[in-house]
Amino acid sequence: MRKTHQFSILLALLALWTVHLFSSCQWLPANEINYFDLYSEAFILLFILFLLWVNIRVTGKTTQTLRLFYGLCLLFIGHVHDLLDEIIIISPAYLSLILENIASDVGIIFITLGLFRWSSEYKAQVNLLKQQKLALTSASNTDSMTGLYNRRFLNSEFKQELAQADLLNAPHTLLMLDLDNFKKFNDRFGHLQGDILIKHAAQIIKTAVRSDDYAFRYGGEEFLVVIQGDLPLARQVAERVQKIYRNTEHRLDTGEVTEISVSIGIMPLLNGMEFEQALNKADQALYQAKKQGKDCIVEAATDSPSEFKTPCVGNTIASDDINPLHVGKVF
Ligand SMILES: Nc1nc2c(ncn2[C@@H]2O[C@H](COP(=O)(O)OP(=O)(O)OP(=O)(O)O)[C@@H](O)[C@H]2O)c(=O)[nH]1
Repeated sequence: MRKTHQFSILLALLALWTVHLFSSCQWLPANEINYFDLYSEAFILLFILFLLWVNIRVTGKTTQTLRLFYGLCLLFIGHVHDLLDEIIIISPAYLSLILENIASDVGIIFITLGLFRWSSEYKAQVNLLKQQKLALTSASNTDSMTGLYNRRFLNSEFKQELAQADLLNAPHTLLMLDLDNFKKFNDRFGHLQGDILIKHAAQIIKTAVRSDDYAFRYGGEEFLVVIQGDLPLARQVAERVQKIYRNTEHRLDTGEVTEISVSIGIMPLLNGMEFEQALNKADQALYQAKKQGKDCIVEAATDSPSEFKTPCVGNTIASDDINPLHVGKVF
């Protein structure tokens, strides 16, 4: 029903009710007045008036608030009638009863409908807000280019989560990964191709780790992976990343296939060790991997601060002088 129609019906009822009241009322003798009912009706009326006042003050009127408004007006009419019933004789009685009941019943129907629709809309809005909040949280925690977790998430929620996790029962290990000679790649093929290569590497890291491990884009072409597992498992993960990375062709727009490699430093998160400390050691291990010729994995020694347990194993590029950037043509 359109709003103008609803309003016209309400006005018509109001007019009918007023005419009916003024044309047929007679005062009741004082001893026939039921004061208890009178007070109770007066209280209900005040309450309805209060609800009307609240309704009028609601900003941003919608169909639902208007429904409530009409419903409250009708209820008000019905109850005024009820109140007057206590002090005057309204005749004919059947008309009075009908008017009183119609006004109250239609009013309650309007209010129920309004509240029902209002609560459905409210529920839908709450669900939408929850979804938006989830989307915003996820957007603020992830790196827009790669879809991996970002540094903001690492430094805030992740460190808290890790601090709460029982490290004694669940060992964690850090892997720091860095693409080799990326600057040369950028200089040769341009930043756009560099971005594509970063995405390619991120995709490989995602494939190589389990869903409950954490993979971050730590800096430009630098990644951090935190796995739930010990050093041997971390080495397996690192070797898997390198293997997939080597075996996954990265083709440029020009048709060339790049063979840019990745170096990895590993450090277990020892019990009682600060995350930053472990991060520094993983970074030192990565530095060693670079120093030892790149394209390799180095584990940081957990006992002495400056030693590194493993020499480079997967080193395929001897030094920076020997064409560090392998680029082959696709046939
Ligand atoms: N395309 C692109 N390049 C970036 C991005 N972030 C950082 N870089 C570039 O990455 C390069 C990193 O250079 P370096 O830190 O010298 O690292 P590298 O050339 O890989 O040298 P090694 O790590 O020793 O192998 C710099 O030229 C940065 O400008 C990015 O989001 N996109």
